[in-house]
Amino acid sequence: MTTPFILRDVVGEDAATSLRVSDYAAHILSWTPASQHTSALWTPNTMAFGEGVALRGGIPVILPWFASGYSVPRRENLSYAPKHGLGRVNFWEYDAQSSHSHLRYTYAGSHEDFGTFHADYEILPSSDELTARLTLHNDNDHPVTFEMALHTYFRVGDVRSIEVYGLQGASYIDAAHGWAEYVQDSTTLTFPEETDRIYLSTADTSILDPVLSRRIHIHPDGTTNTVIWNPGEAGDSFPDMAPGDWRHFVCIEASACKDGAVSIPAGGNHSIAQTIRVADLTPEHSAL
Ligand SMILES: O=P(O)(O)OC[C@H]1O[C@H](O)[C@H](O)[C@@H](O)[C@@H]1O
Repeated sequence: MTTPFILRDVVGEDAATSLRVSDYAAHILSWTPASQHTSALWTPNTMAFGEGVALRGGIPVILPWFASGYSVPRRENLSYAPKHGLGRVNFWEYDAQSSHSHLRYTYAGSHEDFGTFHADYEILPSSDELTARLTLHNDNDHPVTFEMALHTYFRVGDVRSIEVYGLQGASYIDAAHGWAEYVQDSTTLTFPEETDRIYLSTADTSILDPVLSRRIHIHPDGTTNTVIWNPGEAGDSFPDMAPGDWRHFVCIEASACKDGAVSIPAGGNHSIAQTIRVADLTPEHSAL
């Protein structure tokens, strides 16, 4: 028997806030706060649900490895599959005690290199803020190094017109340019081409979006780095996106990946979280 692909539509007490979550992958697909007409998150117009299929858009939950995995002692990328780990391609268990303002999921996994582990995922929507908190538990009798991330796809009017604030002075590893290390001198990050960077930063960031006339504020917690990604025109060749879709999102990911992977002691746990707020752009809001 195959497991049904359940989508949960949650409307806030204010009747104006809405959230959609898939039990498959505990994947938040949309969140529209009371002040907005469109979701703060981007998903493709058409999504194919299938066991083992990684959903694009929304907030993919990444564990126990990021991308194809990484060896901290050897400082090199590995070749685990599926890309971005097991949590993104499995059903999670929905806690029936969840409420419209506090949804809970759990997932238990195992892997020859990570042993046994389990994760709790809490989703806390309010009328003006969304917090997603992922806690990973090491169920082994020895410490294990894990990667984890909330790989959020933010909806933007046109990625080529946005500015991302909060990263000035931060060093980053540029995966789109040979994994070289740089320091961001400028106040803002813009997206004239493919961008794929791991910032060694745990600072708040914000997206200034002149097309949708709003600012999205992003607060990470428990992270060791921040991944920022948009494929640029290469996105036109992605099979699960329509031509031009890449213009309408930017990923700003609350992460603990690569050299920022976390060593969790036997029986211990580690949490990362991301809190999102959206505000309309007004003259008063135009400065950070
Ligand atoms: O296509 P996805 O599985 O959503 O991942 C897309 C992207 O995720 C991360 O941010 C990586 O840094 C990118 O290298 C990767 O291509």
